[in-house]
Amino acid sequence: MSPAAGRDGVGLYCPAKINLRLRVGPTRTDLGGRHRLDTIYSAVGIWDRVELRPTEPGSGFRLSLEGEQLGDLNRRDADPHANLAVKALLAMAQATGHEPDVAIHIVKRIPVGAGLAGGSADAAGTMLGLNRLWNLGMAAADLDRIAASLGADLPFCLHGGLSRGTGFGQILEPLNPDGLQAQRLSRAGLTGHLLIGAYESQLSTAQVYKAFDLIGPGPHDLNDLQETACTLHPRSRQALDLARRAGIGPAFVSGSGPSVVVMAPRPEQTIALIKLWREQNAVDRIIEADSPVLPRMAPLRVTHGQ
Ligand SMILES: C[C@](O)(CO)[C@H](O)COP(=O)(O)OP(=O)(O)OC[C@H]1O[C@@H](n2ccc(N)nc2=O)[C@H](O)[C@@H]1O
Ligand SMILES: Nc1ncnc2c1ncn2[C@@H]1O[C@H](COP(=O)(O)OP(=O)(O)OP(=O)(O)O)[C@@H](O)[C@H]1O
Repeated sequence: MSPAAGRDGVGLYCPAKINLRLRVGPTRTDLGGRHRLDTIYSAVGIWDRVELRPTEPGSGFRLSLEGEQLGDLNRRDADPHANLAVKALLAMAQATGHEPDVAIHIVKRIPVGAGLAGGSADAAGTMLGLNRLWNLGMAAADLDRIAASLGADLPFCLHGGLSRGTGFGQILEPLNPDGLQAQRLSRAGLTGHLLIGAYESQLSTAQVYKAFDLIGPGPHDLNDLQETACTLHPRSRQALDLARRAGIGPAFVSGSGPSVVVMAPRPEQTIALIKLWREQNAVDRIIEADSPVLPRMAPLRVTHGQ
């Protein structure tokens, strides 16, 4: 990761995340009451853009958001302190003795509350950007430790690519893109071009996990949370069924949902599925992307009147 940095600030492109496999075990006290996981994370080329600029000393932080679909981030009463990117700034400031005098501007393209780790992506981008902006030179292990204190998906979002995750998701074993496991995933059709079906509505990750304890996993699902997400959000099940009946896939719910992922390696499959989903109004938004990807630098845009 080498974010673009200059005296005016730093910019990052932060990818979304899907789970190519998600096995959910029991809650554990040694995991802070969270479920034990065994998952394969894959970063997806749907990019939020995080821009960090220093503010006047002692002026504190500023947060601004841009994008068509800001979900519940757009509420007039949305508390900036609840934004995961701000939590990351405050955690990094506390850990390094810096004042959080930084303006965070986020251009959102990752659907919110979709199971795509949009918040974690922005928080990871903020951490990587601050490491550069404040010339911290922090080791990956220190960044991972701060990230794990903020959220289960955040450590993976710092690295991107393909990685196995265990513990509550914070213990990472990056997969070599040319290695056996990555080749096996590719042969199973779980890497490359994909379609995301996203929704206006959101699912709360905490509520999905709570409901999972009652509903349990589907017998053949790649994602143990899929049956729960589809029970709470039936349109996801409809979208997956359409893909399956058209013989396109693998198809699965992303993380805690409600968004769905359909691997579509061939252009004619992409065209056919988009047509099907639109005819049946099975999704609200369709995004094409590739996976896995890595976080990458964003040239800092010139802002006028700053
Ligand atoms: C569903 C996944 O996205 C799959 O990667 C993650 O497990 C969720 O990661 P996340 O959104 O970063 O989750 P967090 O914000 O850390 O946790 C939200 C809530 O999800 C539940 N949670 C999360 C992770 C985990 N291994 N077990 C859990 O039970 C907990 O109730 C927690 O309070
Ligand atoms: N920068 C952010 N971007 C998106 N959501 C954020 C952000 N900061 C805080 N949130 C809040 O986090 C909640 C979950 O949003 P997010 O997009 O991370 O969900 P998700 O993709 O389902 O996460 P996960 O896949 O990790 O479960 C939303 O209710 C949103 O208000």
